[in-house]
Amino acid sequence: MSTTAQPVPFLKGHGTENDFVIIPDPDGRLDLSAAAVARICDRRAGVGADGVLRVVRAAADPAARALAGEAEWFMDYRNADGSIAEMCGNGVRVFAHYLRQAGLVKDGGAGEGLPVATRAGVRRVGFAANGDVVVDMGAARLPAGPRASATVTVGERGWPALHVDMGNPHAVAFVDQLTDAGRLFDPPAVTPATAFPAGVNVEFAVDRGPRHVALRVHERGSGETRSCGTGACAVAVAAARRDGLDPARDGETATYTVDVPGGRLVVTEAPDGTVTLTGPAVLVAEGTLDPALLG
Ligand SMILES: N[C@@H](CCC[C@H](N)C(=O)O)C(=O)O
Repeated sequence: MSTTAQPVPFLKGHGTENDFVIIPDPDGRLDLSAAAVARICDRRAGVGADGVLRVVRAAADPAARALAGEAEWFMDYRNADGSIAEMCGNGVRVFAHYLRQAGLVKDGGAGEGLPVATRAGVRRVGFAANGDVVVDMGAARLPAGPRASATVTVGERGWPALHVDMGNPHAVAFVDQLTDAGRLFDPPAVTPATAFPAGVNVEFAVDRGPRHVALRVHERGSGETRSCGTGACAVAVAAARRDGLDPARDGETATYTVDVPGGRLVVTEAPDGTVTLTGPAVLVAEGTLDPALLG
């Protein structure tokens, strides 16, 4: 791979205002450094976004080559600080919406769902008649033992938090009011640090009604964002367990509405463990990146 001196095309999109710069790089020619991602995501000197979605054929990227038989396209997701994350629930919906809009998928991605390779494995994405994008997020994992829970602290206040792994790590704390989390300019402290050796996304959740919750999130690598798809799934699963629901045991799907600062998502957890995330995906702009941003 080599850095190009040519302007690089991009698009801007979002899912419930979790916003992304989408960079089509089908043949994997772009050498996208962490510093370049941070410059692109800078909201004053760059395009501005919570993260970057590089669109590359799975066969053209060493990180996804092993999945090329299952999925043509790889979502190379990066956080705003340039760090790599395993999975992004809003990102994969925006990514699939882009592939469909750009005519890059056969039969418009219909059928059994459009497979998208991610660092957390292949995720299947479907398109609802009302325009929503639905993604099979796989099963949530709730680690047992000393990594099962943690304490989240902001300033003088602390809350118990449940560890929920959605391919990426989450600590879910139920609070009285979303404002209890303060301004969230800095990452909340999460202890013990050994529970999350690769860092963690922290969700603060409140109840809005029966099977209806709301959250704020501080994302690893991106700060406070207006939405987090994997975070919404983690909160729904944590709320279900707190409410005494376990679809695998009960044989019934649990459905939660999850309000985020940027909109509304719906999360289901089926008896076979499958977690499904439904919400909007929008493309809002396109242009070219100044080569100086890429470095
Ligand atoms: N906003 C995303 C999650 C992005 C990755 C996260 N910041 C991490 O580092 O794990 C979502 O919609 O899931």
